[in-house]
Amino acid sequence: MRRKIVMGNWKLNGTKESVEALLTGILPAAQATTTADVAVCAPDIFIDQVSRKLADTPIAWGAENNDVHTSGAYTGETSPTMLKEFGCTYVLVGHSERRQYHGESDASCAHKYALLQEHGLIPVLCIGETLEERESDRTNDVIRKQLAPVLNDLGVETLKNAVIAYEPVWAIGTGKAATKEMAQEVHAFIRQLIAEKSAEVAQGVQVLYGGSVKGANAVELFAQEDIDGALVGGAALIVEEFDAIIKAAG
Ligand SMILES: O=C[C@H](O)COP(=O)(O)O
Repeated sequence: MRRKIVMGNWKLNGTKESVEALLTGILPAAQATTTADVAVCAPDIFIDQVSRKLADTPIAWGAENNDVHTSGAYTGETSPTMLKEFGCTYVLVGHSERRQYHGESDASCAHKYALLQEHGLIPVLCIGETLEERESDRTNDVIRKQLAPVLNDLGVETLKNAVIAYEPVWAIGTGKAATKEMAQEVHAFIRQLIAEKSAEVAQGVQVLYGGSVKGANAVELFAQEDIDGALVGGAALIVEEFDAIIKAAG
């Protein structure tokens, strides 16, 4: 039985005041759940605040990105070792916004993924097709290609210390979530690809769904056999919504 994960991705949002209010607001639900892990991925500028606020709470925190170097002349970057020092658990890798606006490739994502694991952090590998790719029936090809560097080069065993987030690009921030059937179909395909290498790893890996998850659709998404939680954007910024999503996870 895989535990669910409800993970927020704040993206480029927040103020010191809103971070304080949000974390205070979601804490009771995070403390109450026995079947889900709760986490928030924050912009780097809030990491010190978040790590202090969440110390001795069941809420884990993550970063939204990391550099591929651990130190050096790389202005503006944050390294896995810095994140680790502050108590980071998860780091998003290859979110579609990073792929779109920062030119991240499947290969560079795999590089980051490997480096994070080397430093004891858990990569959350984000994959998913665009609308054009779905409409031209290429969803499975895209998923296979995005997973290939991890499955074929780094090795299936690395997925024992990683999380996958399936986020169809067309569902992100649009209010049009994938239906539970559409999401389940892709999640099952992801698990099947992994099972071709290792049935044991495929059974254990947590695959989150992301894309317009809200309190109102979380229950039906979480009821699907291969959906192990959610990576939540907009609704993760609203206490009532994120609270409802945590409760939907059990
Ligand atoms: O990482 C989160 C996703 O991009 C989903 O964002 P959204 O919930 O605002 O659609």
